[in-house]
This record gives sequence, C-alpha cells and structure tokens, in this order.
Amino acid sequence: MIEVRNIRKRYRMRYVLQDVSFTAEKGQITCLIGMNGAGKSTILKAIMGLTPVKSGQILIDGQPLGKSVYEKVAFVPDHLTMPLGMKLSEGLRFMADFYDSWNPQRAEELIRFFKLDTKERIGNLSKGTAAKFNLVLGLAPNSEYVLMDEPFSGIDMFSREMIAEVFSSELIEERGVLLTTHEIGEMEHLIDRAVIMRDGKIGMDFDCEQVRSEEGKSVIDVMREVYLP
Ligand SMILES: Nc1ncnc2c1ncn2[C@@H]1O[C@H](COP(=O)(O)OP(=O)(O)OP(=O)(O)O)[C@@H](O)[C@H]1O
Repeated sequence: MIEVRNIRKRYRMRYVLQDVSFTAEKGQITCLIGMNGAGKSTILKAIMGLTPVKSGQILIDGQPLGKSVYEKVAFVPDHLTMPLGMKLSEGLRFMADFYDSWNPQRAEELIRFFKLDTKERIGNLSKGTAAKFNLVLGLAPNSEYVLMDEPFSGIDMFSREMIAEVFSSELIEERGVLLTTHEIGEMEHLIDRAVIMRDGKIGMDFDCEQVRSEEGKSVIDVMREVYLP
C-alpha cells in the first residue's frame, strides 16, 4: 500500500499541498482528480522523492522512501523522456539494459496491444502514439506500483479508449495503480478509488462503486459537490 500521511508542500510562501493524506492499495486503481494546479503532479513527484515535502510521511508497504522502495514503484511522467532520434526498438533495448526489473515479455505484449511499430523513431510519433509508448515503458517493468501523470492528456478518443482498455487488462495484473487526471471521462468505470483534490487539499476520498451503489452518484457528481458546493 502507498500511504501518504499529512504531507505539506510549500513553493516560496504558498502552500500547494496542505495536510494531504490518502492511501493507494495494491490490486486497485486509485485516481487523483482535480482541476489544473490542484497539486496532483506534486503528490506523484513527492512519492517518487523528486520534490521534498515540508512535513508529513510517505510509506510504501510500511517502509519510508529509499532505494529498495523505489524498485517497487514505476513512474510514467506526462511526456516521453527518451532521446527523439532513437527508434522504439532502441528505446526498449536501452530500458532492458538499464532496469533489472524490465520484463521483456510484458514489453512485447504491450507493443502488440498498442499495435506499435518498433522501427519508428520516437521523434516521429504522434502525441497519442507517444503516450502509448510511454505507457509501455512504465508498465513493462515488474514493479508493484505504477504512478501515471495524466496518461490521457491531449490524446484522441480512440487512443484514449485503447489506453483505458489496458487498465482493465491482465497487463496491469495485481499491481497498485495511482494516476492523475483533470478529466475523468472514460476512466470513470475503471477506477476503484477516487481522491478529489482542490487547491492543495483533499476534497473527497471515496470508493467509486460504493458511492455509485449506495448514493447513486457518479465521480463527476461528487466532483461537482467538491467544486460547486
Ligand atoms: N517548481 C514550482 N515552483 C513554484 N510553484 C510550483 C512549482 N511546481 C508547481 N507549482 C505550483 O504548485 C501548484 C500545484 O501544481 P501541480 O503541477 O501539482 O498541479 P496539478 O494538479 O498537477 O495541475 P495540472 O492538472 O495542471 O497538471 C500549482 O499552483 C503550481 O503553479
């Protein structure tokens, strides 16, 4: 389980995260939802140790952040970070050489799933295809948790559908997924838990199925209550 406990983050004089606490469990898809600037990416960066927090604690399977913990977590940033001149096949080889946890079989399955041509150069990929390749790089390692920053940003409807499909496929297995989005769209029926953020605070944290069956509300209904009370 990823546990975020009372974290606070300040940029200069302004708090961008204020006492943020939530958990993301293995075998579940947890979604951090909020408008632009709510603090979603800052939380992912804090979990990855890429930005320091002023106070609070982050635990992964009960352990504080550290090298052994990072081997359990893969991070898919909101853009590809590979050299643009590389072919996809070269990018895959680079990842296999670099990461002990790289699972070449899963990488191949993902390449087939997204129908990617590994002879293409990364720099020539369309935005949607680049997002798919980015997901291949994030999902191929044998990590127990996957963090994804806005996997749907700027992508056309059919590519979004394909990316959404991967979340309900066996390619995710029993891993814990924590992703961010500012538009819930087709993810609504795929996510288990929603953590709605507003202005650096948690506005609501709930089990989507429970709220649907007990209160008849969708994630968007709850978002309206948080943003337009
Ligand atoms: N390096 C930085 N220096 C100063 N302020 C920053 C920095 N990075 C982020 N912020 C501020 O922190 C707040 C939260 O930013 P963050 O990127 O976490 O939001 P977000 O919810 O991911 O937004 P988006 O949906 O637009 O990606 C914003 O007000 C942003 O301007």
